[in-house]
Amino acid sequence: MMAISQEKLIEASAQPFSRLSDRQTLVELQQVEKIYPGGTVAVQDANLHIKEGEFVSFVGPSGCGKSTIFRLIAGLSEPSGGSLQVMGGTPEAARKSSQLSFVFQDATLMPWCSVIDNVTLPLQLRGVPKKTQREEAHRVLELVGLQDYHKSLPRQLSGGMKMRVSIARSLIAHPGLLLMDEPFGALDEITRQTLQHELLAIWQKNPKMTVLFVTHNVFEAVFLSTRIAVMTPRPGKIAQQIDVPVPFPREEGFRTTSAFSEIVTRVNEALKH
Ligand SMILES: Nc1ncnc2c1ncn2[C@@H]1O[C@H](COP(=O)(O)OP(=O)(O)OP(=O)(O)O)[C@@H](O)[C@H]1O
Repeated sequence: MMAISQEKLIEASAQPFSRLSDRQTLVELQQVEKIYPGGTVAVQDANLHIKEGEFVSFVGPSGCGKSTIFRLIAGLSEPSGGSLQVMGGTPEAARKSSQLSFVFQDATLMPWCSVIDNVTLPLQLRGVPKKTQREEAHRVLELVGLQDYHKSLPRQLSGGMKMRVSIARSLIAHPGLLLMDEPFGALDEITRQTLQHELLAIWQKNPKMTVLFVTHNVFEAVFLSTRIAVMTPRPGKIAQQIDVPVPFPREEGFRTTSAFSEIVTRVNEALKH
């Protein structure tokens, strides 16, 4: 594997953000708080401004409120305090307009349906004509390299392939905001790294698409993100936000550079607070 030279990193260090300059704020959280019935303060005083086109990862120990923040941004749960705006309106409005989609750790496919029927589900629910459904399905299946598997059933696929189907389904309605909650957590390391590259390639092809990504894995967060929100528990807080000013495309060699280890160390330090 070839390492990216330090000079190349320094020279290009402003590039990931050229994609982001002059972009509108897509997600805005101001002093957001979530207290569950029973009194658990899952999220406290969360402030976050995410621009169109960013790739922001959320890292933190179990129970620090990562999924809760995602549920709030997706309009699946109401905040107890503070304000949230997604795409200029309420999170619920963004979800209902299909501009926002979700990928979970479990691929959540319908086992009795073929790959293509699983992928077209969001369009079936919206009554999109069948011909358009099929065209869009072939587009997204090609993006994830599964064009030859459209007739397969989920049980005929590996874990990595199921996750690709889930990603294809999330992309079919051209979402502006993709929320991914530990999507690669159940996969082996090699498959995980392959999917990281594939996800970055898809994101780079869609300069306006914003990805929010939950992971326990600091290495994964540094490899993928333009910015990392480090969360700490009891109560759940966004303790620090750390930029990853390294250009895209990020090659495999990025993982072995000193820039990579320095950012990993910064994130690990922030997690201790
Ligand atoms: N529906 C709920 N009702 C009551 N408490 C909840 C509910 N959902 C989450 N919690 C609590 O809120 C806190 C934050 O949970 P959350 O699932 O957001 O954390 P997380 O960082 O995503 O954890 P993990 O990494 O394990 O998925 C935890 O203490 C959890 O027990």
